Amino acid sequence: MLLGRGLTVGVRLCGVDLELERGAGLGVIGRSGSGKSTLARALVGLEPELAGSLRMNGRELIGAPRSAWAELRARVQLVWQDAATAMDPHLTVRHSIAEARLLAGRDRFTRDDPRLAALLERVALDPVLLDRLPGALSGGQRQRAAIARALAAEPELLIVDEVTSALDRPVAWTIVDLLRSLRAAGIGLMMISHDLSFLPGTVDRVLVLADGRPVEAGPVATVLAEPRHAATRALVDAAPRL
Ligand SMILES: Nc1ncnc2c1ncn2[C@@H]1O[C@H](COP(=O)(O)OP(=O)(O)OP(=O)(O)O)[C@@H](O)[C@H]1O
Repeated sequence: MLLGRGLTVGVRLCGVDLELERGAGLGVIGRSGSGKSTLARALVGLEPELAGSLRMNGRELIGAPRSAWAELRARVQLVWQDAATAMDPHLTVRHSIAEARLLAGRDRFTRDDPRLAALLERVALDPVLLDRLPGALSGGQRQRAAIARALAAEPELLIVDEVTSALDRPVAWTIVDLLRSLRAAGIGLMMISHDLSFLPGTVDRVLVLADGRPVEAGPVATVLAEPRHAATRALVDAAPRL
């Protein structure tokens, strides 16, 4: 049904347009309160007032019929900052995955569906964890489960909001490696991260926000090596050097 069609999602927030093309990898950085999560939420339709305009493949969704929104929900998935609250604490991982498929209008996985096994393998999540509640998982497992839930919708763009911030660095790197493998498989990625070291090799471009507005954008290596805006310089200066 959707095969062969490209994906462009765009949002206008505070009069500034952001366009993400299919397969793109964009890092979003900015100090706390700069509007990163709001931008992510706007792109999945959760901030219609602030967004001003939300387009998919050039079509305006704000004010559009439900069917257009259903398509956005299937194609763009957001993984929240805190996996503990991102997943319903009362639903097992299996149920969360089933719910995500239902909401995205995808068919059900059967109990022994090979696609479910493939999904778990993709995120390196042990199948024994399928029937556990999120609260019974470690932080890293919970993030993998949250990513599996998002991938169950078969999105073309995954937006991840600080998915590594609650994890210690070795575990965080395993999640970054997972995100890199998803990108290599053609899934677009928008990655919000306060840890700048995760961005090179994971995304191509970076957008810097300050006070809810984009202030700088460019190739990740250039922006991090030669920051032009004071807000970017402050972030780069504050990053630990290895
Ligand atoms: N473009 C905007 N216009 C108006 N208000 C905005 C805009 N962007 C963000 N805000 C508001 O600013 C506040 C902080 O934004 P947000 O949580 O998105 O920041 P953040 O960069 O994700 O912060 P943190 O890193 O702490 O999670 C929110 O109350 C949000 O509604």
